[in-house]
Amino acid sequence: MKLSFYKYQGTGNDFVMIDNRQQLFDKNNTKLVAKLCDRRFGIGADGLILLENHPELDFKMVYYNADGNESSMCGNGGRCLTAFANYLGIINKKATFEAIDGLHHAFIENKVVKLQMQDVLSVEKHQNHVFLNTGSPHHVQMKSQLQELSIKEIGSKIRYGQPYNETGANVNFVKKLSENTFQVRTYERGVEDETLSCGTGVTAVAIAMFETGETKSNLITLETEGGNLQVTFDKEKGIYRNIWLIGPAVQVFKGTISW
Ligand SMILES: N[C@@H](CCC[C@H](N)C(=O)O)C(=O)O
Repeated sequence: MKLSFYKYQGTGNDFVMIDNRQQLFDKNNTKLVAKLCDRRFGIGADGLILLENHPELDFKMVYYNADGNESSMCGNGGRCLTAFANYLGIINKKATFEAIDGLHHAFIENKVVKLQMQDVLSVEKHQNHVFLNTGSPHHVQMKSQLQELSIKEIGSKIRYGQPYNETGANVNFVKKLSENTFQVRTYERGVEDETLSCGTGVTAVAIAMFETGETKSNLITLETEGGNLQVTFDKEKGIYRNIWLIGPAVQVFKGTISW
């Protein structure tokens, strides 16, 4: 069997993109998705995304982690999918699409994609960390030094530990650089390793930093290993609304693969 694919990256969080408007992709083939994402035996990516038709909206997003399982929302993936839809001529500068967590609006200009995220209704503040769901579940923890941390080792202990267990959470380690700039390194569930950037992760970090008083700004720059992202939001009556994730989304290459 032969498959045409495109490879995209958003601040180093990379994805195999497949145009599945004809419904030809075998969506229940976990092994195939994992193989396509494998960096030695496949194309190599943190996740795989199907672009599908939607009866009312511009398109539908179906997201799989690199382990082959369909998962919750991927912020960088949503931004890259918007760039892919623009490349395919499905949208011009703006899009409205459906993902697993609901409807998203997006804008694209000069390879920069601005993606609206779901409202965040609750933020759990614990002694040493914050937990919140920005479309995917995120544990956020401050660290004074990030560079020398073994993110895979300490991230996996938290991800598989109490209270997350097998279901898991993504784990973000954060260092404050200035009033409105934070450095972030993320361990991603479903990749089971550090990724260079995580969109729902930096969104969670921005909100957690505001909620805990680390910043008073609602326009926050997040420095990831793969580049910078920005998050803006409004807080009204305890609810975070109008949340936007902003950053580059780039096509890297395209090809065909046989299996
Ligand atoms: N890289 C993503 C997050 C993808 C989902 C995550 N691995 C999970 O299963 O929770 C992003 O950019 O948000």
